[in-house]
Amino acid sequence: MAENRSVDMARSCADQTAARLAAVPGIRRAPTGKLEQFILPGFLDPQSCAQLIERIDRDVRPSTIADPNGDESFRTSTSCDLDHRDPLVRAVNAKLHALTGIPIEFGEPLQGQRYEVGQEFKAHTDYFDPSGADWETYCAVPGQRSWTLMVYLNEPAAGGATRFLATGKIHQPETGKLLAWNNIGADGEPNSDTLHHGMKVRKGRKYIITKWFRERAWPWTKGEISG
Ligand SMILES: O=C(O)CCC(=O)C(=O)O
Ligand SMILES: [Fe+2]
Repeated sequence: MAENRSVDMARSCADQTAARLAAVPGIRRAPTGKLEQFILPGFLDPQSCAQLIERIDRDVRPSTIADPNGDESFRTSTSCDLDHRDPLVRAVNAKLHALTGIPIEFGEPLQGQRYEVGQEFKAHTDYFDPSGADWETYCAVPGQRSWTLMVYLNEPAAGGATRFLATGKIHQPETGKLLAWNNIGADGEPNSDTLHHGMKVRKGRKYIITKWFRERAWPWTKGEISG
């Protein structure tokens, strides 16, 4: 069936992503067996970062979460659905896809996130809970999330690091630096060791872009997103 072929293709691309990333000049692999994770300083140039920040400032809305847990302060940032008709957004999106080797149809549209002083995204995983109430809404068609790529667009004056609880590793925001990890473990199941915390900004503002990949094609913006 065409759908099964699509799942197989997305899976095999996502499986090959670690090997592909490992070969990128200047990339560092996190020294852990708990998750596949890579850090690439200078993935985006400062000018592109500044231009993305302008786009985000123009168009933010309160951030949301799937399967709300009753904690109103769980994710206090704002988010921006970047416009995929914008040549800069298209170019950055294409660059992220090219880095992973995952075809354009398996990507969610690129988002921006902004954190003011005191705002954070408490410890969470990016994959969806298959038994959660929101699975049907977010995953019935595009399937589970595989890789997460995020890029820090600036350096807040204090705070705003990303902490991975299973490894204890704290990633500091650095303009243009990319952080990538596989939400799926070697057994093909969601990897709970990807639990991470976007820590409170203490001074200044923090901006990032986030890119999530799926195991099936993203259906809601068909034809709009292209390389
Ligand atoms: O802001 C961060 O450092 C992490 C963001 C994050 O985990 C997310 O948007 O899913
Ligand atoms: Fe996250």
